[in-house]
Amino acid sequence: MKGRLLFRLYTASVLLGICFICAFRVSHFPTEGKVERWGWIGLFVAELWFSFYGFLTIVVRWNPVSRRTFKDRLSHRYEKNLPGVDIFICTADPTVEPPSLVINTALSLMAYDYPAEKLNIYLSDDGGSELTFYAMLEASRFCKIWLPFCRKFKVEPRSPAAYFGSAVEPLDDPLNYKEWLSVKESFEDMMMRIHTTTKLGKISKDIRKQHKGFREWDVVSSRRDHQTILQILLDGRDPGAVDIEGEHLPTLVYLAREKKPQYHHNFKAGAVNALIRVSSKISNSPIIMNVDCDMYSNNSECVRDTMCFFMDEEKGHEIAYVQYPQHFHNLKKNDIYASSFLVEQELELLGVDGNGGPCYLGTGCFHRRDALCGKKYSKELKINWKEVNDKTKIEESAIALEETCKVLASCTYEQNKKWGKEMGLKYGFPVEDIVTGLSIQCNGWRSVYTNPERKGFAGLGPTTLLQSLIQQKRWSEGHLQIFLSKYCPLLYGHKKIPLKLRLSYCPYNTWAANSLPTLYIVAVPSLCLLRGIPLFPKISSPWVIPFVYVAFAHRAYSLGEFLWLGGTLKGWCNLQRIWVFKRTTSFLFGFFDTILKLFGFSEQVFALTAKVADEDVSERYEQEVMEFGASSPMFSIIATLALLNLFCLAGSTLKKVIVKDTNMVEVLDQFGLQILGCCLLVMINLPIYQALFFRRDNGRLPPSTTYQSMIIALLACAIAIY
Ligand SMILES: O=c1ccn([C@@H]2O[C@H](COP(=O)(O)OP(=O)(O)O[C@H]3O[C@H](CO)[C@@H](O)[C@H](O)[C@H]3O)[C@@H](O)[C@H]2O)c(=O)[nH]1
Ligand SMILES: [Mn+2]
Repeated sequence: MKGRLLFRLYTASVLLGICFICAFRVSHFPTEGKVERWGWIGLFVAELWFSFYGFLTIVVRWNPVSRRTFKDRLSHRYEKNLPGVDIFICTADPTVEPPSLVINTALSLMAYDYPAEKLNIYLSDDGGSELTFYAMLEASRFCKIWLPFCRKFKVEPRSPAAYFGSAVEPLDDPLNYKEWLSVKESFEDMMMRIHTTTKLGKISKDIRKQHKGFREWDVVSSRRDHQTILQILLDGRDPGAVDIEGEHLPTLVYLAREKKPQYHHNFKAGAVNALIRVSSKISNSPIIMNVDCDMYSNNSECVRDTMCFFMDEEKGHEIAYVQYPQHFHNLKKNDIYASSFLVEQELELLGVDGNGGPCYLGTGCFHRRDALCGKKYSKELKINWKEVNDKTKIEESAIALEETCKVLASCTYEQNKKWGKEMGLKYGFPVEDIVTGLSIQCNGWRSVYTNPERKGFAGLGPTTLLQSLIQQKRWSEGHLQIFLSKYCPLLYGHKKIPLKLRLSYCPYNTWAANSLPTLYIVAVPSLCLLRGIPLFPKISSPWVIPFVYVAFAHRAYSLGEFLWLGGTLKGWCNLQRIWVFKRTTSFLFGFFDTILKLFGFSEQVFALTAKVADEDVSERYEQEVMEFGASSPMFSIIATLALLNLFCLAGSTLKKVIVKDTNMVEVLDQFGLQILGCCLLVMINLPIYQALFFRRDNGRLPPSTTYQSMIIALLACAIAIY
């Protein structure tokens, strides 16, 4: 409560400061010089944009809510009537997303603390790889010892790789220890077999004989051209599908939807939609959960937690989806690439929830099947949980289902149907999740964000600079596309969702638009410093106060917030650096690609985020050394801007020293803020100078980038001077 009051006071004071800044900009407009005038106008526009953007981020922070569940009450009332859950895992490439990673995710989900006969796990393999299929076959066997083991030892997290990677051996009880060790050994044996086949790149004859499914690959010509492959590896209805203790097993299904070069497959959205249809025939659970293949379940009670929302007697029937944060387990404490999205996950999404419901983040989300399939909210859709399990009984045998469902995952099935438009995940946007969530909300449904103490899911965030920038480009581009399409939250949500929720989408939707003002702010004031054009009030003038106050208060608030949410000081500094980098590269490219796409010049692609890295790359990440390694247009921009600021700072100092009759005090008075800004930028860019000139390892910036950026930066400085 106190925090909220303080926040509102801070907001009001900054607003006042901004008013003064505007007054200064208008009243001190330069009367002479074309360059001076345009420099001034540009800066004013950038400042106005950032003020507006700041307003949006305040809307997002205005009213955060956090939620708590009471699982014991749920079990007490509804244990017998818990609904089935269909869990979707998406994978797309066996090299970027190794099969061993995928099955650890699958195993963690199969081991949820939830009646196993009500869990159905589906894997969509857009890589159409028999290596992944083989790994799934191994998982379908290993789960028979893994699930009882999880129950007995109360394992957490239930991804075997994550668990054995950090667990302490239960040495106190010799009998238990023996059992523990034997499960660990079988797990390691299995991983070994999977690694060997993956490395080999093909399946041996012996393994081939183990399952009829491998025969499907006899006719597969490539991953872009093959028939539907659907295999039910475990059928939960089958009385024989039990673990070593005789307990039920969940259903486990492998699907590689049909691919033909002449049909667009719509990336992950297409994959999920195929799964929605196929699962409707096999298990048809009223609740659907989906995760990316790297996001294992980190909290075995998540499904129960979620049901507390869906089965709530008062409000449950209004809820379309329950979103968990995207937590990454591979990031270091200081998070040099700011991949963790700490503030977004721990604060902003709580605020969006308070404003009407969080966005759908594409992974770690539970959906009501009806809502995901495009149904509009109505009281009639209220589920009677006491009946739901009898209604969803399916009689067909597994073999028959495998045949009859194939057509649902074919390339032509969606022709002349509403899939991708009004049903399922939406097509055509690189952030299919956001636009889908928005349209569900606009159909009258509510959504909730829940962030239990023990994180629900844990995945892999990017651990190189380029990976992170490319991911950000896809996101910023996707968001801007939504903003410029008919789904623009401001218009599309009119009269459907509250204004504050529509506004809450905007800071993300307009990420890409930040690129131009940021580019201006990091380049122009420094160049003007070199040329001798003042853009800010004198240090001795009272007008300097609002500038200093707004800049200082804004950053101090941001730092305070970051530390309060559990970040480190170094982590915050890294965030500031990445903030500049991504706005001047990812967002810039995202911006222009969106414009090009608007005019039909550019095609949609989906660059997968790498989930494995070379050893020396990982080592540098551990040591918090920034990774470049290759040349990229993004790196060229970063290096050029870094050098530009260095040259401007050096050049203007030199100018003052050479021209003897300048009064140092007067110069500092006139240009104080510009010099300060330039110094800050140079400090932010220290790792860049290091990578350009001092490093010798493979992760440094290549010499070609060094030369290129030097020439451009020098040229810009020369133009500024003359
Ligand atoms: O043709 C495709 C491409 C991707 N995927 C899957 O999509 C998921 C996300 O891909 P990833 O490379 O990990 O991208 P991220 O940037 O980490 O993904 C984030 O951003 C995406 C939207 O851009 C969301 O869909 C994701 O849920 C969200 O985690 C992965 O499981 C992929 O296997 C497919 O199934 N088919
Ligand atoms: Mn990912």
